[in-house]
Amino acid sequence: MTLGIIGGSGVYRIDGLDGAAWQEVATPWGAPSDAILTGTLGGARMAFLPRHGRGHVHSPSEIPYRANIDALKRLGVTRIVSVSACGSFREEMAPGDFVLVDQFIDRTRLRPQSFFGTGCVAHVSLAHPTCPHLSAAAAEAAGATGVRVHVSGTYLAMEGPQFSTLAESRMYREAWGADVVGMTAMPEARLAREAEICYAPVAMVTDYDCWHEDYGAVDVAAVIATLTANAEHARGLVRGLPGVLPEPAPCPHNCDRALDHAIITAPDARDPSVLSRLDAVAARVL
Ligand SMILES: CSC[C@H]1O[C@H](OP(=O)(O)O)[C@H](O)[C@@H]1O
Ligand SMILES: Nc1ncnc2[nH]cnc12
Repeated sequence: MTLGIIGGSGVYRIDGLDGAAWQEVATPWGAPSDAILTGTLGGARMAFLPRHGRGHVHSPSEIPYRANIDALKRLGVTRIVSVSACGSFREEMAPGDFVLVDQFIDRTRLRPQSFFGTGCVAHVSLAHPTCPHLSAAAAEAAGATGVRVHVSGTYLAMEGPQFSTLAESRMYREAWGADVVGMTAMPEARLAREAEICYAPVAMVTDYDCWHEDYGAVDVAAVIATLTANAEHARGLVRGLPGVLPEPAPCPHNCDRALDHAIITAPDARDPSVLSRLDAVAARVL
């Protein structure tokens, strides 16, 4: 049972791991974003992956999301807390606050969305795309750092890499009811569900995108300035997690059994070469 942490912009390593080592992991989906930092923290085994790679080399559209989730699964990860910078569409979700995202509107369009496909077709439920059990633990660990935490929020996943136009920002906020906006938590959440890994996305609000009349339009400098000012809260969240993690499997929300009734391709019609790529993510059911 290993806890996975995926770090977003500004979060390229975690400190304080005993026995820390960067491990290269090969996957059938290519190389992950970077090597994975493994070790133990507060008695819990941890695996940390910087989503953009150290030095921030992968753009949101080009992050190898499938390789990342597959690699974490290969290392025995059963739960992932992901950390992302995001813009806010709500006055009360202010820069510096943390939001436990529990719903998504997915506008990404250039990224592979699934481990499955021709040769082995599967349909998992995404009605509740995050793990409430793990999110509650993340909220507790975050709250203990003193940061303001919002326990629910809808994340608009955009393709990027450009930030939104004003018309888009207003539409996401007013017509679509999104709370925060980012470029990376999808398809990560979809893939974690297919891989039967509990997933809890923590969005760190860095800006008001471009809709708020009292603030200028977001830019990278503003995002990094807010992230830097909040780095200690992010570090505290990770440090606090081992002490508040719920019991390991079985997950009361069935995240660890998401594939139980999902694969529809008849056993004798499944393509062996496709199945071999699923050796980690779908090992339990294949
Ligand atoms: C550096 S601003 C845009 C960047 O910030 C968010 O990143 P991450 O989710 O990796 O923290 C957003 O999704 C973009 O990737
Ligand atoms: N306003 C914004 N839009 C998209 N991604 C972001 N990441 C941080 N702020 C963002």
